[in-house]
Amino acid sequence: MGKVISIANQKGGVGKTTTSVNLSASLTEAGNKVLLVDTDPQGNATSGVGIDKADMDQCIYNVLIEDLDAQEVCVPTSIANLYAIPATIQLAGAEVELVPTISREVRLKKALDPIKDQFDYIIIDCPPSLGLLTINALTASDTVLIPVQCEYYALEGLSQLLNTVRLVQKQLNKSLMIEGVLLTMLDARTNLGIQVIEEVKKYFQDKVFQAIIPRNVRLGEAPSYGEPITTYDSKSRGAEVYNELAKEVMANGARVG
Ligand SMILES: Nc1ncnc2c1ncn2[C@@H]1O[C@H](COP(=O)(O)OP(=O)(O)OP(=O)(O)O)[C@@H](O)[C@H]1O
Ligand SMILES: [Mg+2]
Repeated sequence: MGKVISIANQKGGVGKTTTSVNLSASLTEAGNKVLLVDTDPQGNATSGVGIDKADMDQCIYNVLIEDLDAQEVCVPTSIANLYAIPATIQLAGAEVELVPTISREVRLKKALDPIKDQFDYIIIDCPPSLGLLTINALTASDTVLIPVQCEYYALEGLSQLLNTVRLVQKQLNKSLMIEGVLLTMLDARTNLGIQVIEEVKKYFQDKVFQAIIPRNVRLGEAPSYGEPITTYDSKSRGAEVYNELAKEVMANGARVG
């Protein structure tokens, strides 16, 4: 049974998609079969693994709203052993359309359960909000990985996210755990980065991954080529650190609970 990990933080631009794409690719490189699920109407994870959104007439929207089998929208990517369930702009309507539907919070879980055992890991890229799409992702997940950008106010908004995690644990998914907190976009030339690392470690202690993602030009460029860093520039520091993160995630164990 595959382990399902949501990559979530309602703050925009903290590295959720970069982490979803590159952690997925690094996990496949380490010998795993991985499914990347895009639940963000921006569809950045979809294009980040080289899928042309214009070619897609069906996406995660049809699964969530029209009960289409997840298998039907699961497509291979150009990376061996990496599959994706894409999102297109069509998904933008889902947040509102889900509201009056039955079991609106568990629709993604129900869709993924039948295909879970085909994969070692299922990585869900969440949108920058705590709405029903993120709730669906957390309800479907074994764990949540929280990227935190190394900048001023890094911890701002995290209590809201942790509150949502607690609510989901209480009402929808008792076994949801925190996979870890990932520090992203560290600019090693500034003291600020070091201060933020200390602050986040003080708050989350051993939940913080050893791997810290640096601000790396190659990581920023890779999405415009529709490639993860492991194929775009496998020798870059960005690729090395995402491989280190994948090792830590694998060491955390397969499925918990
Ligand atoms: N470590 C990094 N080094 C350089 N650029 C990065 C790094 N991580 C992310 N970026 C760039 O920063 C921007 C935001 O990153 P990303 O899209 O991963 O964040 P996000 O949390 O998914 O954003 P959103 O909330 O909009 O979904 C992107 O342009 C991405 O390419
Ligand atoms: Mg994103």
